[in-house]
Amino acid sequence: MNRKKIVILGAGYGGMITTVKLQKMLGTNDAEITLVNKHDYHYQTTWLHENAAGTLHHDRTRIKIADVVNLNRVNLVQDTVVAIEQDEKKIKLENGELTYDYLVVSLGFEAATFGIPGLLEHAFTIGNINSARLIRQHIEYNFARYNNEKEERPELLNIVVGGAGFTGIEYVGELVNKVPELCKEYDIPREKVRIINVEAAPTCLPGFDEELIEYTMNYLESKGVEFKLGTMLKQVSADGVLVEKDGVQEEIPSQNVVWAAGVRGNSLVEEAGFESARGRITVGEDLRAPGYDDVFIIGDCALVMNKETGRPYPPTAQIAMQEAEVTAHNLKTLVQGGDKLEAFKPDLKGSVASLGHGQAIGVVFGGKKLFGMSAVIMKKIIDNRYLLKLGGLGLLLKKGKFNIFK
Ligand SMILES: Cc1cc2nc3c(=O)[nH]c(=O)nc-3n(C[C@H](O)[C@H](O)[C@H](O)COP(=O)(O)OP(=O)(O)OC[C@H]3O[C@@H](n4cnc5c(N)ncnc54)[C@H](O)[C@@H]3O)c2cc1C
Repeated sequence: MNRKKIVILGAGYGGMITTVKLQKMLGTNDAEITLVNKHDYHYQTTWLHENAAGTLHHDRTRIKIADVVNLNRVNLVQDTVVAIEQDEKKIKLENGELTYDYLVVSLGFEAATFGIPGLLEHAFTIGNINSARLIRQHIEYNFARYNNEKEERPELLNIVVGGAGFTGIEYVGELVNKVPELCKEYDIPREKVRIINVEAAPTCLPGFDEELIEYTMNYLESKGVEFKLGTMLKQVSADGVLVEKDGVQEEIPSQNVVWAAGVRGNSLVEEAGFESARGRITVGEDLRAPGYDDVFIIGDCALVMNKETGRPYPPTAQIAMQEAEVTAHNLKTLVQGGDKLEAFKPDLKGSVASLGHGQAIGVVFGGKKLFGMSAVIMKKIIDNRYLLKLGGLGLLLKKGKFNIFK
């Protein structure tokens, strides 16, 4: 019996959906399925801004892989991928090596720092469970320090968020709920704390609907957020940031700098020698890497062009999951000896950004705008729908979001 070896790298949205689909679609005799991930849990990246603010405990965000993947059917290898050697069909891990017949690369994203001096060393990024926990604890520690210092030290209380795109705005939305709690906890007057959102584009949520942008800014400003739009982050140091608008520079003291302004594909993809732009590979219609019929690239490591706009689709969980479904289908075809592969066609259902407790905005169903509570409800539906898809009713009841005011 010649069972094909399918190896899936990364248990994010793309890797998890590929795995749970394949375990249902393929018989034991069809293929040996291996899932490799750094941890024994999957986390919902789309909730990490809440963990980073401290408005949601990280245990709500992580899901034990064994709770949704059938380990009698799938080999789970908890290890870190260090290299993909596609010419030898080999994966180098920190603690071993794997070979494959078919590979799925779903290793997600890394922060793009655009060469800004000091950013890598002094700013935090919301990238995984542990980096989110670090941000939460770091900010709380600085609040705890504040009243124990002899001198006034505003850098302990100023929070600078770089980027007012989706992630930056969602994080700032959580901070406006968390900061008053921290102030109460550590005897700090709320007016001493600044939440400053720096964005190079002339608006927040660049590319989004204007009415929704206005709603977002009005709401967040009413909660004390200072927007610095059309402003470039030039430098980050241990004690603050240097920003520039219209040629005028300003220093903002801060030991709480969170960079949420750019992502790129996992650098392992570049190092493997695939042709990529910022770690993202322009994949074929069937989601295979050009020139490699045995390698599928999905999620934030893949780049799919939108033929209508001539621009790539933005990397989202929504797209990663849809790509995973097509990949599972195509792998089934290949291991069963077929060659007619399905083409990936994104079915964009819209996007909804949360703005903290009881607030959100979004566009769904081909253009319907949502504000406030209707957007909050839609966001919960999207989050809960994913849990249902991944692990059925049991997972939904365990991890779902049902309180529309939190
Ligand atoms: C705060 C935030 C909010 C977001 N909100 C939304 C939203 O509302 N809607 C939306 O559609 N998208 C949203 N996104 C984008 C979305 O989260 C990503 O597009 C999505 O996570 C990509 O899925 P993926 O499967 O490619 O990778 P990921 O979900 O990032 O998973 C990658 C996996 O690979 C593992 N891994 C990485 N490197 C290694 C290694 N070397 N060895 C072993 N394992 C490794 C990681 O541990 C992880 O489990 C948001 C992103 C952020 C950061």
